[in-house]
Amino acid sequence: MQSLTIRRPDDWHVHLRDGDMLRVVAPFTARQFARAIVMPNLVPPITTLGAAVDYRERIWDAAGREFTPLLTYYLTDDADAEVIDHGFNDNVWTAAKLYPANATTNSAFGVTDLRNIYPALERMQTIGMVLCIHGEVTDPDVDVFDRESVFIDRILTGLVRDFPNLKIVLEHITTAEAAQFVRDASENVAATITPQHLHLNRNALFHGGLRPHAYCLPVVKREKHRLAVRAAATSGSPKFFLGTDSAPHPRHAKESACGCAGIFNAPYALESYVEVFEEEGALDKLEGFASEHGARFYGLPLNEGTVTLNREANDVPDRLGVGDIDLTPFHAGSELRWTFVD
Ligand SMILES: NC(=O)N[C@@H](CC(=O)O)C(=O)O
Ligand SMILES: [Zn+2]
Ligand SMILES: [Zn+2]
Repeated sequence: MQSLTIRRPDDWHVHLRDGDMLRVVAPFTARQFARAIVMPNLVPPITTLGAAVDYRERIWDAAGREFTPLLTYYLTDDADAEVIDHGFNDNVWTAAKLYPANATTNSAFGVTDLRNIYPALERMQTIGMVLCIHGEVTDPDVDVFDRESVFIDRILTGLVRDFPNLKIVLEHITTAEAAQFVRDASENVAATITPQHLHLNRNALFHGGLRPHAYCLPVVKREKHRLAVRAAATSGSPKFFLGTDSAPHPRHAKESACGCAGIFNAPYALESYVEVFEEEGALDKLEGFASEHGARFYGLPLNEGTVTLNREANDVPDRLGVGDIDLTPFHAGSELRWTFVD
């Protein structure tokens, strides 16, 4: 196949940041995706209607009005069911995001005990609003490579039992256990999958030396997990869909004694996914994963229009950025087999 045309896709998990960074990164997402679920882990986090409406304006200024940002409410211990309900009804936010406190970048205001947000979750279940979860425990006694599977055992299993009708997206899954859990759960439970967790196993973190640009959370896992996540993504199951988790950090913050977690994959996101689907002999499954399953799960219409990828070599630069914003994209310095055309 020399060319692949699919329905215009959406990104169900992205970090667009704010300020100068937003202006640099948002156009990359808007170029490939019609809509995106935009994560609320700004400083301070998005927890009010006013902050969300203002942020949406700044995204439109950066990305253009053709692009549809779907905002998320940041759940804290003080999460307010009335505010959540109000913002959902007014189409200010589409989902709420659960960060266990201190699990990842800008999650210090996250939830310390799930019981604190049970009233909020009750309301979300009633109104049909999606809960997006960063699924890792933060217990320092748990090995960093086990934090997702332990989260499933200790937290998610009980949550799904207590809220059987709540729509839940387990974000950026990285393990065989997560893929299995989502497959076996009710139709109310789905997962997003990033390009990096399809391409990398944990050897990539140490390939010839320490590789900060391969570091994200949840951290990449053993090869057997990568293969399980690949199988889930390319299976055609409507429970698995595209969420890049593109998470830009300035180069100096990545290449540091204490480097930030996050991979900036937005500029070559579709090129990165299509390569995986081709390798798995599943090019026919890409459209469902990228453009249909997520919209159906969220109860939103499918996009009109298409995008095309050509099977032409595509050199990824070492650096991207404008002015002071210096970024290293995923696949930096390597050649991808496909090129996004429009
Ligand atoms: N994925 C990451 O490694 N980082 C994300 C946060 C997140 O999605 O956990 C970020 O905001 O930088
Ligand atoms: Zn996360
Ligand atoms: Zn993320």
